[in-house]
Amino acid sequence: MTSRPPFPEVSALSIGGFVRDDTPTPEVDRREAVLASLAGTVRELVDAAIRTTVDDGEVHRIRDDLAGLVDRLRASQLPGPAGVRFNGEMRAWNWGNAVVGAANAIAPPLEVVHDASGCHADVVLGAAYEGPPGLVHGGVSAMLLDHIMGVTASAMRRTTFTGTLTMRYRRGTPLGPLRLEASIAREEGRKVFVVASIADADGVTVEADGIFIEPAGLRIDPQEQTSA
Ligand SMILES: CCCCCCCC(=O)SCCNC(=O)CCNC(=O)[C@H](O)C(C)(C)COP(=O)(O)OP(=O)(O)OC[C@H]1O[C@@H](n2cnc3c(N)ncnc32)[C@H](O)[C@@H]1OP(=O)(O)O
Repeated sequence: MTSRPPFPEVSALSIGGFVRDDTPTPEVDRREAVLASLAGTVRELVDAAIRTTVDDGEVHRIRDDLAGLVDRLRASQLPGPAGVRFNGEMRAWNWGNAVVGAANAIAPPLEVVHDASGCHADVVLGAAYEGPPGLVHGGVSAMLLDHIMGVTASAMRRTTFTGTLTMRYRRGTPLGPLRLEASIAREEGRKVFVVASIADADGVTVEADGIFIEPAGLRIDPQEQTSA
């Protein structure tokens, strides 16, 4: 087993479940790259396991090998989920996030890009995201849209949670390369109204609109922000 100490634990400050953790940014970047490389291989494993046609005996041998690898990872674990952490430089990391978590093989992962009108992301969804034959599971579409819409609503300056999310599935979304786009339609007090879509090469397959709400306890006064 390696002698590396456990990843630094939570320090003093915690806001709304977002944990202040003063790990220096270069160390966060380094560890993130290590975990992302593991998650990438686990993602390959998931795809390979779904699509394998090797014989039963080989499946059982691979299962036993994998059980040994799980034991090695379990040798040192966080007590619960990874959570969302940030340091004094406002470098944030959410390695377990279901959509963008660097350490989470379930996450495609989505790489969200901020642009002039909101956010977009290009993603390739494979066999692990199938619902109807050859098509993306409707819940997966909703999950990815929820995330990019939440990031758009937050606009890197406030925290918002999904209040209401409405989906319109116009036609099946094929597995493969897809583009997500999201933008803010309007704002009313603590409510941010966001519209979004998923498209394949032939156009939009799913449309969504949602109300994202800045919880009262987490609201940052805009006047304080501009005068700072
Ligand atoms: C870093 C980015 C990550 C992005 C992650 C993707 C986003 C997510 O998945 S978040 C997880 C899923 N969402 C949740 O778990 C949220 C759970 N719900 C809550 O926490 C709260 O109910 C919350 C925050 C939505 C609203 O709470 P609160 O601040 O107390 O609202 P409240 O004061 O009652 O209402 C404020 C306004 O919002 C409206 N509102 C409240 N809840 C909702 C709702 N669910 N839908 C629509 N409007 C609502 C109210 O009517 C009110 O409107 P108005 O000002 O016009 O009277």
